Amino acid sequence: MASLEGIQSKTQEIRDLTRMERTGAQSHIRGLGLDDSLEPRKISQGMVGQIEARRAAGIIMKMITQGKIAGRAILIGGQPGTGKTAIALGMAKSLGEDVPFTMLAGSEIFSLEMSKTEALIQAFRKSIGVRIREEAEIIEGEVLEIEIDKSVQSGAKSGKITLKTTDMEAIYDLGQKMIESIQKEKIQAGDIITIDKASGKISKLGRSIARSGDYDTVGSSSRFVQCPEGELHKRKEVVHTVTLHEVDVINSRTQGFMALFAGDIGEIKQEVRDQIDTKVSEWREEGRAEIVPGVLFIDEVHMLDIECFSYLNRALESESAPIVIMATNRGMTKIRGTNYMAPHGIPLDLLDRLLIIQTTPYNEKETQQILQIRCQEEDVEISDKALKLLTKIGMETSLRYSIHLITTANLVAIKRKSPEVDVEDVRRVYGLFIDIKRSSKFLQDYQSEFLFYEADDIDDKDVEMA
Ligand SMILES: Nc1ncnc2c1ncn2[C@@H]1O[C@H](COP(=O)(O)OP(=O)(O)OP(=O)(O)O)[C@@H](O)[C@H]1O
Repeated sequence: MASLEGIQSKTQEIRDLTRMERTGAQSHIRGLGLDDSLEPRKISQGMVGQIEARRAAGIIMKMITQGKIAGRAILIGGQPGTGKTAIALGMAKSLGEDVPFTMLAGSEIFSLEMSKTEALIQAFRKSIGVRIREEAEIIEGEVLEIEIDKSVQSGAKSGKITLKTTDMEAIYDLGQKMIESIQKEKIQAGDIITIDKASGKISKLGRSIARSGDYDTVGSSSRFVQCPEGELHKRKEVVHTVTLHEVDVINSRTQGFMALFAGDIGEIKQEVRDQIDTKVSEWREEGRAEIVPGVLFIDEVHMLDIECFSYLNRALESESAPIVIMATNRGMTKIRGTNYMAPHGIPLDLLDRLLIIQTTPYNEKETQQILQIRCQEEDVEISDKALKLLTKIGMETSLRYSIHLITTANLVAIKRKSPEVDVEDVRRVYGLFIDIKRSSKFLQDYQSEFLFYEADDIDDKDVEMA
C-alpha cells in the first residue's frame, strides 16, 4: 500500500524519462504576458493581442492561486486558430512547475482500453497534486574529485567521487545511473551537490564560494554557496509534489509503476483509489501532505458525450476537484449521444456552471506579429516583403495555414541557398500546399471523380463557428 517513502523517487524517475518539452505549434508561448496588476501587455511571453480573453484568464489565475474557484469551470469559445489552446497553455506556464496541468482532447476518451468515465477519472486525478513533506537521508558536500573509467571489454562505466565538508572528506563508489546523472548535470570539482540516498538522485546546489575566482569555468548563471559544515550524511526535510494518478498507478497491483513508462495503464480499480484517498487524508491530518488542485484542460470539448458531461457535472462538486478549462470552436451543435442541439454542444446545466471566455479573430497587425514570433521561434530569417505576403495569406486563409508555410518556405529558401525566406519562396509553397478554400473548390469541381461521393449524408448542422 501507498507509503510516502519511495513515491517521490519512482515518480521523479518516470518524469525524467517521459517528460517531453512542448515544442511545435505552441512552443513560443511562455506565459499569459500579463503585468503585475494582471493587465495584458500587447506583446509579451510570446502572446499577442486577444487582450480581453487574456485579461479574463488573468483574473481566473488569481482566483486559482487564492483557491477561490473550486466547483467551477471555464469555457474558452472562439473560432479555430484564435488562440484558445495558446491561452490555456499560457495559464499553465504561469501557474508554475508545482501545479499539475493535464491536457486532453475530447476525442481521446474514446478508447478500447478503458471506459469513457475511467479516462475522465484518470484525467481528473492527473490534475490533482499531493504536496508531500518527508525526511530524506542525503549526502551533501563539495566535490573534490570525480574519476570515471570505462571498461574496454563491456563498455560499462564505473567511478568514484570524493566529497568534503568543512570538517571531513570521504570517497564514494559511483553506479552506472549516478555516472549518467553526473554527466547530465555537468557536475565537476568545486560544485556543491546533494545525493538522495534512496533514489541516488543527484542535485547541484551551486558552486563553492572558494571557487568564485575561477571565471573561466563559471557561467554567469552560477550560484555560489558555502561549503557545507559537519557530517556528509544528513537528514533533511524535502517537499515534492506527485499527482493522485501517479500514486494510484504506483500502488495498483495489476499495473505497477512500470506502466507509467509505457503509458499503458488500463483501468484502475476503484478500491485502489479509495485506499489512496483514505491514506492521503491521513497524511493531511498528520500535516505531512496537502492537496494542490491543478488544471485539467479539455480541448474539443464538444467531442464529449452526454455521459461524460453528466460525470463532469458531478465531479466538479468534489472538494478537491481541479480547475477544468474547456475549449471549443463549435457554435450550435448536437450534444453527442442525444438529438438535442445546444450552444457549443454542451448541456445547459453544465454551461450554467461555466465562466465563459471568448476569443476573437486577429487583425492584420496581430497576425503579422504572431507570424513574426513564429519565425523567430523556428529560427527562420524572413524579408519584410515575404512577411507581409505571409500575413496577407494568413488573413485570407487561416493563421494556422500561414504558420505552416514558414517551415516549408524556409526549406525552399535553403534549397536555393538563400539565408532568408523571400517572396518567391512563400509564393512557391503557396502553390505547392493548398489551403482549405482552394481544397474545397477543387473537391467541388471534381467531386464526381472521387470514390464514395454521398453528398446527402453530410450533416450540415454540425458547423464550426463562423
Ligand atoms: N494571441 C496569440 N499570441 C501568439 N500566438 C498565438 C496567439 N493566438 C494563436 N496563436 C498561435 O496560433 C496557432 C493556432 O492557435 P491555437 O492552436 O491556440 O488556436 P485554437 O483557438 O486552439 O484553435 P482550434 O479551435 O482550431 O483548436 C498556434 O500556433 C498558436 O500558438
